[in-house]
Amino acid sequence: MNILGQLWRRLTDPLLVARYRSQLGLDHPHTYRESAHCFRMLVNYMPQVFWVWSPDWQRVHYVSPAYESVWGQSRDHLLESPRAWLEVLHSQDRPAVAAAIGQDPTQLTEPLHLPDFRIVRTDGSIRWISAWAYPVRDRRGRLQRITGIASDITESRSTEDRMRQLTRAIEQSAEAVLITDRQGLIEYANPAFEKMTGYSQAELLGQNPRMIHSGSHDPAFYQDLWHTVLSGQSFFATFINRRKNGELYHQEETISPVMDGKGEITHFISTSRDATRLVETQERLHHMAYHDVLTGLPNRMLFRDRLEQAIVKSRRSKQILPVMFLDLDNFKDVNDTLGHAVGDLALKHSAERLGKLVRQGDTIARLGGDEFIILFEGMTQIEEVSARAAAIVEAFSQPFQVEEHEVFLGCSVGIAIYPNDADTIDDLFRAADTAMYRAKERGRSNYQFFTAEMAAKVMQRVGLERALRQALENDEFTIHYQPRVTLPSGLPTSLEALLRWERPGHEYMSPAEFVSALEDTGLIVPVGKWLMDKACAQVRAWHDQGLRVGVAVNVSSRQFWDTGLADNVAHCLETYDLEPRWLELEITENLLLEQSDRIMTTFGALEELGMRIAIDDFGTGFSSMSYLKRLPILVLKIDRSFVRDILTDPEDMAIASAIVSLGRTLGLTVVAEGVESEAQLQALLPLGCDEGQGYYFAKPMSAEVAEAWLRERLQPAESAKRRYLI
Ligand SMILES: Nc1nc2c(ncn2[C@@H]2O[C@H](COP(=O)(O)O[C@H]3[C@@H](O)[C@H](n4cnc5c(=O)[nH]c(N)nc54)O[C@@H]3COP(=O)(O)O)[C@@H](O)[C@H]2O)c(=O)[nH]1
Repeated sequence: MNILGQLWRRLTDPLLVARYRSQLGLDHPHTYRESAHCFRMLVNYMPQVFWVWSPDWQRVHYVSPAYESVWGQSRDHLLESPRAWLEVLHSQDRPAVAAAIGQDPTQLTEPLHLPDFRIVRTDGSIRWISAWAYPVRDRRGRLQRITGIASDITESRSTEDRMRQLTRAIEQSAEAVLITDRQGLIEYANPAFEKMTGYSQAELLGQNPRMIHSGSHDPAFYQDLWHTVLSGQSFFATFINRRKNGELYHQEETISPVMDGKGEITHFISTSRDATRLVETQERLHHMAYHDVLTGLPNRMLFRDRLEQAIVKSRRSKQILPVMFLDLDNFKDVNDTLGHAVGDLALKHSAERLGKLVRQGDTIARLGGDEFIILFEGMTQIEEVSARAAAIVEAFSQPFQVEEHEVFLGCSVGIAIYPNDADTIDDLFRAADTAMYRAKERGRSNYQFFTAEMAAKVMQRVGLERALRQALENDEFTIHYQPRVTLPSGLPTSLEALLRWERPGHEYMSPAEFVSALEDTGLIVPVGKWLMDKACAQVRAWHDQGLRVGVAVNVSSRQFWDTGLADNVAHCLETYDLEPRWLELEITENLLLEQSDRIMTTFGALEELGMRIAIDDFGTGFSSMSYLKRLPILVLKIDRSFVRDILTDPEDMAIASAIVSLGRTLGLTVVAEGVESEAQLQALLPLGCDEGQGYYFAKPMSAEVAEAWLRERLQPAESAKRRYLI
């Protein structure tokens, strides 16, 4: 019963009233008048509705003014229609209220609390009401009146509702919630917190969250936490805590202070979640990003990081910093002969052997393929470096036992020293790489230091790369075209587009020399794009003049890695309105060794376009032949090294013959490259070679010269018609 209820009960209990009246002298007419006045004032001004009913609820003797503001109806209306208060009850609440007031009122001994109900006021607003009814009896205990008090509890009820919702939300939240008092003692923990830590509410309440600390964080960490929250801010961190079962876990947590109305901190609330799996995934991803999957060694990225830090240290300590580039000598053979699985194991064994040859603190990384790089820190003498390199070369000259195979790998080592040979990361890489190539040239299985003479070569290379970068902008590239002819008719079918660089002030440089620089720098991608566009434009111009020939362009592996290659091909075909059969892409067999997903995706896209792909220099690569069935390859070009000695070397003749048979069997066009003489041609014809290319037919020519050459053969004057046929 609320306070007003108690008060009213006292005021209306006849025995009590009689006692108080006599004790207080209220029976005195003046005193009584005064107290009645006070009482009227009280009920007039109190926000609760006060009313007096006949015992059968049929008449309203009195209702206080608050009725009008709470019910939104006039008091007169209620006095005239005593059920008016009931008629506006919410339909869902009416039955319960009707049942409560429907009880026999004479039996009421205790105040009656009606079930809380809603009223719908004429303006449509809804209010929640809490109401009490009190029986008023005379001295003999007969029921005289029913008085009542009704309070508008809409506000408190919605606050309560909100509180209930909030409590439910926190209880059901997937986030762990913990509330402590200002001293840090736990006052509340939700089920998610119990689940995360393994402790029950009962075990947690009154304890300090220290009970889940694991000792993984130093005191400064907690000092920072307290400093932050006591200054009124939230503290966010990933804690390493310990569950009840002793297991460590990562808890991503935000701790915030809770303040009272005066801004005083009364509590702390922590919301958190178990981030163990997330942290593990992040750590795995981080490891993957910085390590080689096969060997577990650091990769190029991590090595560069370490080298960068080592350079900074070395600058201060004035110590030398040797970088050793190591390439396995026979890895390719192992891969080709014993297969990739054995090759992979051989790489793992190599990494392990290297690990035993360096000191703790040195960094070994795998750069890819069979290339490793080592950073030695804290060395002061060049002799130490030589000794280390000699030990590595010696160790790799010993065989590896890979499964049942005894594998001889050997290695060539190039060494560059910071700051003597180079002072930037890229230059150190380049210098060590150059020295390693010198070791290869010197017969493999040895080590070489970077030298001034090598430096000059590097400078030359750097100069070449710089010039190539400008060549495209300066329009210094041109294209020469070398025809391919049908055998034995000699009619041209297509022309190979060959890149030429007219470098001002320099002698002619073969693409064999500068294409590798274009590939290394990635410039081959824009240059290749330019060449394909020009070559297709040229073929379109020739077609428009009735010269129906195709064009073949060389595409290096770097271009295949570029995801834009197929789009570029499609764009050229569309722009110049060419069917795919007029454009052929020449690739080398070695590209097929790189069976990466990206390269295979490019093949797929080209196949969809209906592209013709030719294998250039066929017979010199080491790839498996199975790709001939799987990939859209339509042409095999016999490498010119087999054609060169076809007349004198029976093995070359046998290889050329075998390639032609293979092509025949698979329905491919076979082209003999490098045909220089009538005799070579006569040796090739009986093999059934489909086409030929070489100086014997024509050297590479400028577009204008090639055009005249084509016209003579494809649109000859009647008299000259058979002259060019073989
Ligand atoms: N990725 C790209 N590579 C290209 C591009 N343009 C050329 N190249 C490659 O450069 C290498 C050298 O090319 P080049 O100096 O143009 O030599 C070509 C012919 O001139 C030469 N050839 C042709 N017939 C004969 C012959 O009878 N005798 C003889 N000694 N040489 C001859 O062969 C080269 C064409 O060879 P291939 O490509 O293997 O069919 C060369 O590897 C080019 O591929 C380019 O744009 N991109």
